[in-house]
Amino acid sequence: MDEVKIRIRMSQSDAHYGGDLVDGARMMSLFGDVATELLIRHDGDEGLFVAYDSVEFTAPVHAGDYIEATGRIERVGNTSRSMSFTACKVIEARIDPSRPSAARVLEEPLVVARATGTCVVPKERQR
Ligand SMILES: C/C=C/C(=O)SCCNC(=O)CCNC(=O)[C@H](O)C(C)(C)COP(=O)(O)OP(=O)(O)OC[C@H]1O[C@@H](n2cnc3c(N)ncnc32)[C@H](O)[C@@H]1OP(=O)(O)O
Repeated sequence: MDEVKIRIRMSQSDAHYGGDLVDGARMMSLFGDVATELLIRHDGDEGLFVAYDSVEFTAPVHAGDYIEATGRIERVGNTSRSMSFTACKVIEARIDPSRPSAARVLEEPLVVARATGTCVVPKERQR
């Protein structure tokens, strides 16, 4: 199946730690939304996330950054669907402390988080 991608700007309300740092849970929330779309496309149902096998946070995310979260189904079981996810920063904010509104488009997307996990769509809900 095709990859699913969502793109979102981290707002000031996403900042949770000092220096407007965004918490890692926000990336997992994006992965949940990607998983939901994958399941709707595959099964016609939103399904449920049962487990993450691995989660890595590989670079900091700040308020004002633009994040692209992608995912794909790697394996289809009876009711389970194993998935992989990547979140990349494509626009970086906070690049100049003397100019808070300065930002730049990154030449290459920067991977900020990766994960693998499993969702379940009970048999009676699969379409
Ligand atoms: C898209 C995002 C959505 C969300 O974030 S939803 C919010 C968070 N998630 C939840 O609230 C879910 C709460 N959990 C549940 O309600 C139940 O828990 C489930 C309905 C998810 C599963 O319950 P049951 O169907 O009774 O589980 P089983 O029959 O033991 O397993 C079903 C399939 O799932 C695989 N599985 C179970 N546990 C794990 C695990 N820890 N890691 C990987 N796979 C797992 C099994 O093997 C099997 O797969 P096979 O049907 O294809 O044979």
